[in-house]
Amino acid sequence: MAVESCSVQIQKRRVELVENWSKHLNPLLDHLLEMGAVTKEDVGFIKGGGMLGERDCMRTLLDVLQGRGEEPCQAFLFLLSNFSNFTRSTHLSVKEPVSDHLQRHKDILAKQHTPGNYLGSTSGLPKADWFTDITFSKDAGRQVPVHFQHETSVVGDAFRAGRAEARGHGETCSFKDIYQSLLSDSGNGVALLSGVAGSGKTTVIKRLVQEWAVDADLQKIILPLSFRELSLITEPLSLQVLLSDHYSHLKPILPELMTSNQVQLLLILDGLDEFCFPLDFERTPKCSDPERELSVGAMVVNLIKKILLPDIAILLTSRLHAVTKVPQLLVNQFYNVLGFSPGQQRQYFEKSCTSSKTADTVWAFVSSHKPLQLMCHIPAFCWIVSTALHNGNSFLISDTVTPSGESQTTEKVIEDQCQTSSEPNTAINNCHIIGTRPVTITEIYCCFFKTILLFHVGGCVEGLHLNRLHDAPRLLKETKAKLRCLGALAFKGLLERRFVFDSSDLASFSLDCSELLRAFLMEILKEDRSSLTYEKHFQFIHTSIQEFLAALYYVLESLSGSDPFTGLKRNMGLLAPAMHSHLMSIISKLRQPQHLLRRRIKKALHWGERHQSGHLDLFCRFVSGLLVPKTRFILNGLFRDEPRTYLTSCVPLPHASPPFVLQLLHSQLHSPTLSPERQLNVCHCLYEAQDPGLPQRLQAWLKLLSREGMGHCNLTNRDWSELAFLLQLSPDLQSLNLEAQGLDAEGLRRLLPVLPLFSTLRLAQNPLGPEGAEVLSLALQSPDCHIERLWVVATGLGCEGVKVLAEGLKKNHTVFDLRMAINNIGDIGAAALAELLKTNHTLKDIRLRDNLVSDKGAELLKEALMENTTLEFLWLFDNKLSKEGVRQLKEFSKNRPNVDIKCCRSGKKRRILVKNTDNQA
Ligand SMILES: Nc1ncnc2c1ncn2[C@@H]1O[C@H](COP(=O)(O)OP(=O)(O)OP(=O)(O)O)[C@@H](O)[C@H]1O
Repeated sequence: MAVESCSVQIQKRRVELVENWSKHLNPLLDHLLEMGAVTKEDVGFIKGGGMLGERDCMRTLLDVLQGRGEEPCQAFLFLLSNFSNFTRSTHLSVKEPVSDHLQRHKDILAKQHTPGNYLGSTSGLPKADWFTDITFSKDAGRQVPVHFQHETSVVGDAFRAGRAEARGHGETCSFKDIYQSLLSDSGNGVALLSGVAGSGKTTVIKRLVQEWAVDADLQKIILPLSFRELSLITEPLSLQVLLSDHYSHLKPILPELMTSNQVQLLLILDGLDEFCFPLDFERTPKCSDPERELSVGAMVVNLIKKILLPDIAILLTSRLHAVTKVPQLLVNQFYNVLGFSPGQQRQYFEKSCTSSKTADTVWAFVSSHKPLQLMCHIPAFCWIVSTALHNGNSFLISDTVTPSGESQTTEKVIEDQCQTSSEPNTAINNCHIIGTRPVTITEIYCCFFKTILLFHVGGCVEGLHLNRLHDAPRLLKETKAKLRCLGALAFKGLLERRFVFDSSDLASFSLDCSELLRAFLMEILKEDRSSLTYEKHFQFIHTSIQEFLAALYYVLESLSGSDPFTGLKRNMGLLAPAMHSHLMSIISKLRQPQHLLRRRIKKALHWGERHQSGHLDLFCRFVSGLLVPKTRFILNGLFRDEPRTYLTSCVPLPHASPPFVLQLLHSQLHSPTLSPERQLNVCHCLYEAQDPGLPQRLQAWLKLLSREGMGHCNLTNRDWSELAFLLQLSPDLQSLNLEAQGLDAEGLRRLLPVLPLFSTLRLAQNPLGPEGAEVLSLALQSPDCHIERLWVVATGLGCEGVKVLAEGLKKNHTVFDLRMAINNIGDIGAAALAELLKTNHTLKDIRLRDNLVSDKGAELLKEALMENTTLEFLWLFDNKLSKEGVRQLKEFSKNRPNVDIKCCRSGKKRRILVKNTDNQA
């Protein structure tokens, strides 16, 4: 029997083919095209310009094949019988390598993103559990606030404010939330993670990569790049080249990923603040072609605007001051690192100390010094504290085993040695450590600095830390010249607001790549694409270290009678004028050294005052701190032979800055032109200067506040900032009484960092208004909230204020006594409280005298009390209740013996005791 031709077979099966194969039209056409059975023109014809349905297209395809003769028909039938193999093989040819490549990519990135600290060491951090949980806030569309404060002071405040909407932050969230949101398949927007220096943004990226690398279920492919690296690209290049240069192991699949699989990509761009090219979102030409060469700035703009690779997800990280580089409208999700909560700080110390006993000691110490703890919201500062106090080779707090096998603290060992030592300097040096643990931030940095010098330069010398300690003065003396140059570099950078330096900067300060330098400076490689060579760039291991070294240099120079600016010029190569001014400085030093010192310190402190940006805040604090002889003594050897001088004259080391410094700071504090933020920094400076008058100042404040009705005192917002600072130094205070002090919402916002710390807040008769209620609401939602009694009688809350306050109370579990008489809350306010009472199980006593609540409001409160079993007192005197309303309330009260409801008819007004708000109903 003659075999039927393929053309005839197709003819006979026509109906079945159209029925079953139309849905596979596209892959069929692709394969037929590849096999040469149809041409490109045929495909265009078959598809009919997209106007035909699949079945019609299929019919046309069959016509075309038959018209082309036997061979194409044969190819078609062969394709049908092997279609599943064809598609699988095509599938495999893409998928198999993708998974291989992906696994390799994961392995490589996991290695590149291993945890470490600024010293590049992972020691002290148990590998499996290196990441301490951190708190974030998240917001879908936030107006970024402009801060005129040093960034470090923002973290603690924001944290204490809990869900700190007042500062523009949204609700709090954890790393897990961010991880899930970024790595979910659907996410393809732009997310921005902001935070202050050292708040852990890069560490979040490292953890993200680590967790993704071991997560087999995730389809997303992470591509992390740092703006620091991007800043090194000076020549135009295409995105494709950039990515395939960077991820050469992904080269074969990158084009495919960038065209048809964009949704799989998560591009991470870390450190926007370090990007040195301008980002012009208005005028940069559009480019959607990943193969087109662009300047790196234009590439970033097109990526963020979703013109280039529109379907990828992007995560940007940035320090706070640089977030405004990206228009907010282009960002879908804002995250902000709030830092470590007190609980998380504790966890951090548990992980970083070698024993839980040491961790407890470190934690007890930190938590009893509020300014330290405030800074410990920043993880990098926790690391500095941990290194300073306990560092494996610790000399301040660590366990040491005595020859008898007994465990004792290093302090005890040193104490014993002190008693037997005949070397005066050594004795003082060690005895300093006894009983005088660092309490100020400057002292912590001095200890950190010394630890690095003693135990990290020249390698760690395990077990020999006491010997190294004895040797510290000599070591510091020997390195003084180099440290001076390093300090000058830091100071010059700070003046110019420059944080990255090149080799010529280093050379101008006669700095080489010695081990000492490597301990404080990190190396960044900058590629010169024209010569294909790399240029080295440097930055300090942390911005605050640059600020500390700058201050150290400034104080060293000022104390030795030299002009810190002359030191800069001399090193910049301006020898002749520099020599001249140096000589002048020596001459004037011989004349009036004390006068000159004053002038220089005044200059430094006034800079800080003048610079609204706040970038000199920490510098001023360190300068104030380093002027305390006791603090300087930690670095004995670096400064002139001060200890010996004190020892020979039998004068004890002063525990505060010289009187002229304190006077300077006090006169700054009272300057009428000082902004509240700068004033707060002057308070910090006074703390660093160990002003013995600080406790008295607090007492004076409290005395002032205890005077009744002192609205006439004209307290300004600056004053409230100062009070907030001073209150932070007194953790024992339980009750804050600010009744009738003319405190408004802005003033209350200044006090926000301390409000949650008190168990009783007496704020009656202040013009707080609804805005003040918002601040209180934040305090109530703070994770640290201790407020139990909130008395806001006659504070102008109105119904709006009560609504906001009730929202805050919904998330609060501490307040049981709420006194809010005379606030005109009306029935709307009563409704908000009724809503609150349905879910709140903490409130026991609510006093609502004289609040315009009518029968309607009382009815709502009654309904709420059917569900609430915890409220014990509800006082409704002097509201707008009718006779019937009062009767019904009393009736209701009879059946609810647990609640004491007090009310009376409107018109029967009780006498208002405005002054004694304790007794107000
Ligand atoms: N979650 C964390 N757990 C443990 N240590 C952390 C954590 N976050 C940060 N650190 C410590 O703080 C240091 C600084 O963190 P990181 O470099 O991530 O901060 P950053 O916000 O990126 O700072 P910068 O803005 O200066 O680049 C780290 O080297 C590490 O020692």
